[in-house]
Amino acid sequence: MKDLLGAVIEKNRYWTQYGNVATYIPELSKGNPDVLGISVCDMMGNEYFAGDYDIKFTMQSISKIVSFMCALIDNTSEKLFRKISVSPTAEGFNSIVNLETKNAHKPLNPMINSGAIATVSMVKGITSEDKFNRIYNFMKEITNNPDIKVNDDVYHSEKSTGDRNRALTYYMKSTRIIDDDVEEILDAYFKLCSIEVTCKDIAYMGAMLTNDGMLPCSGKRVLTKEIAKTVKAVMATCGMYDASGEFAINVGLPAKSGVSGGIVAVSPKKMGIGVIGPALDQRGNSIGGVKVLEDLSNRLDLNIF
Ligand SMILES: NC(=O)CC[C@H](N)C(=O)O
Repeated sequence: MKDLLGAVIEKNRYWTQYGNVATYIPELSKGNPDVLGISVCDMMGNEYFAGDYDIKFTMQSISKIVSFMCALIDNTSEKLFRKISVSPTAEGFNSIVNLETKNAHKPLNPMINSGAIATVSMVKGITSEDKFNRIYNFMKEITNNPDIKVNDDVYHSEKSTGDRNRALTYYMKSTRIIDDDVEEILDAYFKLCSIEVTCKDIAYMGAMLTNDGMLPCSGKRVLTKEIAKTVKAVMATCGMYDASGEFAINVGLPAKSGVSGGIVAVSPKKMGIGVIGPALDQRGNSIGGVKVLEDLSNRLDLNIF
């Protein structure tokens, strides 16, 4: 497996030159576009890696699946889906127009910014800080890494430039999708996006989903099978934003990307996969990371469709 991963990284590294690092969060523009790495964790907890697998990056939108898990644990799905839909989007991850025109002002799904901010607001906790801590602690458990921390530079960079997210959140407050104080709930959201991980951490999280909600190695159940199924279904249909359809054809795995270039993918009953490649395509997905997943999926016949 290690040799295979090495070959996949080397074969696809040239793709990184065709993408660009995100710049709308100024701190992310410091990312190295040449980086490409992968880590795989199987259901027994065995790990394999290649390339720049030990580079740290911020979770960004990958945190959205963790917030979604917590919101599903803390609420009945009926209650949650009264506020947030699970419809795929044809717009970008920070689209404003969908909120006003679609689904009675509900965010389209929990994998885009509006839906994720509403998801954080549905997590148990009196204050936004409680909600952040609840999700952060769960994240530590499902990455098997108690040392993951907020990258303060990225957090401050997001907070000082996140006016589009403010616009989305004020709109959702006006339509009673959220009741929280706007700045406070955004603070929790920005911090969650700024938690630093490696491919290894997200591959472990993917392996937990592969394992239907049980941690690899210990077998401890952290999600019901039903919740794990819901999370994977929403990842498969919405996790790569408006590129989810193409990704389903070319890779065929439930996955979630983030704008710092990470992607977590789940190969049912086989493995969790974490990739990093900060150079992004037009839709905000890692250009090299998607190619690596496509190549791996082809070589190991992982496409679930
Ligand atoms: N696509 C992403 O990763 C977006 C997350 C980013 N923190 C934002 O809110 O814009």
